[in-house]
Amino acid sequence: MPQGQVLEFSGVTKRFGAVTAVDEFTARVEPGLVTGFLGPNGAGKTTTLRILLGLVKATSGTATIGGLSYAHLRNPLQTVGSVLEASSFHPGRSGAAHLRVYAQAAGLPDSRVDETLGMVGLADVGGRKVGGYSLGMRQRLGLAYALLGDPGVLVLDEPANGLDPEGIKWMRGLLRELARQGRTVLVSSHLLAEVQQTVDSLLIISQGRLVFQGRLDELTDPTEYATVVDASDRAALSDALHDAGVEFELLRSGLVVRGVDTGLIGQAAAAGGVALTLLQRRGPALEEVFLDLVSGVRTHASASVDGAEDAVAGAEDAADAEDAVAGAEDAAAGAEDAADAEDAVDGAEDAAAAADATVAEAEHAPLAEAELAVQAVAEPAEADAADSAAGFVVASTGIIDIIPSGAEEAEPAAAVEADLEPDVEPGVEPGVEPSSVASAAVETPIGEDGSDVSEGDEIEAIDAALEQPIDDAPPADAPALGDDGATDGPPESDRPWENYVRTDADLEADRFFAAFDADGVAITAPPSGDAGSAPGAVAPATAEDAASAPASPEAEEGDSVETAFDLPPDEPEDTASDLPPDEPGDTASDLPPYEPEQPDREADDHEEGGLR
Ligand SMILES: Nc1ncnc2c1ncn2[C@@H]1O[C@H](COP(=O)(O)OP(=O)(O)OP(=O)(O)O)[C@@H](O)[C@H]1O
Repeated sequence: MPQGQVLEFSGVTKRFGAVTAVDEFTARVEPGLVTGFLGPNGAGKTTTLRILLGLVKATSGTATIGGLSYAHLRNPLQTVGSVLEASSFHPGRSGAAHLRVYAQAAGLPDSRVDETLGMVGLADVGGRKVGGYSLGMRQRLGLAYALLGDPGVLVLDEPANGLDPEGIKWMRGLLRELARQGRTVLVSSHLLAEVQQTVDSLLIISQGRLVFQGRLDELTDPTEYATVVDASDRAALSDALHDAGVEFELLRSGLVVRGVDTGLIGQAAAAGGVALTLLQRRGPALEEVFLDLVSGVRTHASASVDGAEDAVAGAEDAADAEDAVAGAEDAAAGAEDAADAEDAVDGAEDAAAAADATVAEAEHAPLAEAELAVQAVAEPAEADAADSAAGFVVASTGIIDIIPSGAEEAEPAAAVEADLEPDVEPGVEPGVEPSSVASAAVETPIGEDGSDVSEGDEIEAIDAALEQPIDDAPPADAPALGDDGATDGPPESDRPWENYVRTDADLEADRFFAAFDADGVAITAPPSGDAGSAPGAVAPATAEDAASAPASPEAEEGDSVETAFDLPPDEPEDTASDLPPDEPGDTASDLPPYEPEQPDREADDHEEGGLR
């Protein structure tokens, strides 16, 4: 069984120009637990996770997995599995082809593709193009990718997005089971209610800063609770509480006790032989506390430096306690285990039911897919990482990180990043939006039976697009740029994507996929100058080559040459109205029963058009 690893964030700060996305973030995540990573939209969760996964370079601070930065992991895909964005898959390739690419890149056997597809309930739709998947199905595919290398660490960014209630229940069971096996499970969400039933411990982030870390039950102060207790014989209950030295107020709803553990009140009543009609703990709802914390109305000691150290110690204790659960320390812990086991059983049953359902579906449903717009984004000429001795590391769902092999690349990039004004990077054509950087929308007609008219044509078209000259002219609707390349207007607009700093991971994802055909078979050598230069590099000649490849210390933290792009306004190239009418295969009944939602075509097109 793969071992979980401790994840450690130490003073992590990330600035994107004027925006501080992560601010001195220090926290520790223990194996054997499900840790929720909570914060409102824009709090910095994804950026923090991307830093952990080597996809974004921290401005300062460190993030490690088992004491190593991602760039130093020997076998990244077998150490940490991640799902960052369900939308990062190439719409024109099948789910299985995606996984095959990653399996090849990591030197994993092809059999893992079918195994993981089966684990997430996509066994019978693995051959379908991802463009025809619902959001929930893509979420499952992301999870299959994360599990591909059977890693000890799972980092999942909002994995419940797009899942229906049954899918969420299934996901909870899976996460609990993975933690029970001793793996480290870090799962982000912006909703406390979504993770409340799953997590053992919590990290809460707001405006880039840690505002809480600890167990769920530590979120509220016990003194804030009141217990309402009542019995048909109130006089006897009053006597019992008096005898136990418990003070109370008599209200119409019952006897109200403050600052005393609810269990002790029950014990006092039992000791006095009183049969209770009510024993209820009342206090601020967890969601209320969460909202107070993220809005700054409330602070928690665990977020101060000293408090953070205590919380780390607490998290370690929690992990130890988990290990010792078999020894049944107390009844409550035992009961929790039982509940977890039940969850896991539920999850397994769900998965089995789902597998049956997908078999049935495959038997009766014709394969139907809407027209796909396949975008091939060529690399900006001056940011051509292939010219440098660079390796590619499969880092997350559909995202390939580039790790330059030498300090020559790393140093200038870091220096430039530090010196530049907001969001201006070398090699960037100001105002050139990403899809206009030699991009081409290639329409892939789908045959009546749902098959591609020509997948070869599609690949050729992608290649042709890659050879097109870079269009220097900014699109008419691109936001105006100042001399420094920064957008005019306030940096903190309500359209944050306009200030999006495109990381080289974004660019390399497109380049990487262009090297494989629709079945995930390499059609050209992956665009790596030195495939063996980094651990986990794509297609090392042998597993030994990969294992012996030294990590480049200079390559640590991604060395990203982030590229400032101003994305175009919301104008997806394809809207739902541009698509042909849905064919029968796109109906909800075509999806597995645990995925009943209709695929959100318009949203998909937005995502695939590069909007975030
Ligand atoms: N590449 C980038 N370029 C510019 N700003 C960015 C970039 N990535 C993130 N940001 C900004 O950093 C802040 C934190 O964003 P992040 O995506 O990490 O938050 P989040 O907590 O994951 O939000 P959500 O729950 O909405 O996904 C936001 O203000 C966002 O606009």
